[in-house]
Amino acid sequence: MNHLDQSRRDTLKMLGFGSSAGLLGLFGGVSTAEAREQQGKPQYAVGAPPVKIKSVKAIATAPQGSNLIVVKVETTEPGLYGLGCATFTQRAAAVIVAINTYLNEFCVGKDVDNIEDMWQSTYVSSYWRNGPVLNNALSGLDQALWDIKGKRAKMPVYQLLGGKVRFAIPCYTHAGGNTPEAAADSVKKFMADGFKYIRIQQGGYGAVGATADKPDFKVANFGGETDNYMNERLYLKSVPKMFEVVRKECGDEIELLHDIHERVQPIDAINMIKRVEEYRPFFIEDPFSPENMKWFAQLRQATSVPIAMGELFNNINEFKEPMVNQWFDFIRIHVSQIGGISPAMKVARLGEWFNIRTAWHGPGDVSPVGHAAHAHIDLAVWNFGIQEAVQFSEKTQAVFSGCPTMNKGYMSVNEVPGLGVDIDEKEAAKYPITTKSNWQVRKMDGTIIRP
Ligand SMILES: O=C(O)[C@@H](O)[C@H](O)[C@H](O)CO
Ligand SMILES: [Mg+2]
Repeated sequence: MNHLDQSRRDTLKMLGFGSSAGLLGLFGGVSTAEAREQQGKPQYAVGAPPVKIKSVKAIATAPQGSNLIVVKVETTEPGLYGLGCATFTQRAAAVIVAINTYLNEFCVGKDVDNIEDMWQSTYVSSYWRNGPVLNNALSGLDQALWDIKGKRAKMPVYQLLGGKVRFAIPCYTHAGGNTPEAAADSVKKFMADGFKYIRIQQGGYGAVGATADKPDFKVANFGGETDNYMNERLYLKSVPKMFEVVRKECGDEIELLHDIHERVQPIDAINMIKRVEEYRPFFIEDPFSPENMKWFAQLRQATSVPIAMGELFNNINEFKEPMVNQWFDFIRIHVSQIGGISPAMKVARLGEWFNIRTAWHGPGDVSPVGHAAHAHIDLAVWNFGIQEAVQFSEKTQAVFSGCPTMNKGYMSVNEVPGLGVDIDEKEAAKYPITTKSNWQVRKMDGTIIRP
């Protein structure tokens, strides 16, 4: 080795390239057999030894009635694990198989660090993809890897997403009753708790409960014993009336929301939304089922009532066209349904360009881990709109420690590293899930509605 080679070697060392003969070869230095062998091989920086995934498993529990599924990812570092929400309440047992059988085998031995790569590779690993079962399983993994990354970085996940853009998260809660007056009373109670945004439903979805009618199909013994039903004509009349009474009784300060739950004909939904315009709803949710997206063009011409949409979408690609066309104002996504925090961040950022705000789906069929995931995103994205939230029962809090908390309508997360929620597996086992969760709805004559 001559003098020039030595000084080149020293320079490379200084630059942190070690004394690789291969690198020297690439820089035109010594041409040894070893260097030739290494030429053409990618060079990479070697950091700390990777932490690997040891196991991926599902934990199922129903402390508040709804089936909840959480993924626990254990690692090769003793005591280090992550949790993620994988709740598809209606078909929970199928998600458990996807997690314990396929996801576990796919993930064991892989690096916990590369969340995006794990998301992309898991997403296509079954070749056929995009269904709610696999997406929920994938979400459990994705959220758990964010939880692990936060724990390793010793930071709450919102810090890893860019840090706070607000101090806490304004939430809406669910109010309602079988009459407009009962709905107004329920709103007043939540206003007294400090809520500034309240969703109102009369008799639940489709005003069922607001009528004593027994549907004709049941009298005729058509369909199943437990089939849900609604009277569309009654529903379409009841909503404007409910808004009128609640506005009159609760004043103009409170923001009111309503979920149509995709239950009526698109043209009827448009006419009903026009009728509630004068009561200034904060948003009307799911006017159409995802099969009826083209009706948005007509809806947007007919009314300027803000619209929230999307809880039945499975795939982030379904949001692209409606968002670039500004067909709705709020993104309703069941975060586990589309595959976790990573894809939810992409949709949220897309919304920033089009002034479309977030409103993650947060009812009782999301685990506290999932609610925490919403909260971390909500703290970090500029185009946050509103967060749907529930009260966690004492039983739920005994299963899940560190649940997000609510104060005067604002949700907060604790400031521990990761997502901040833990699970007591023994406590979770006290509340087994069920496989009876069927949501089909019929008209009075028995016709299936596509809710
Ligand atoms: O927006 C809502 O909170 C509802 O559409 C619920 O998501 C649905 O009943 C399933 O939990
Ligand atoms: Mg909804």
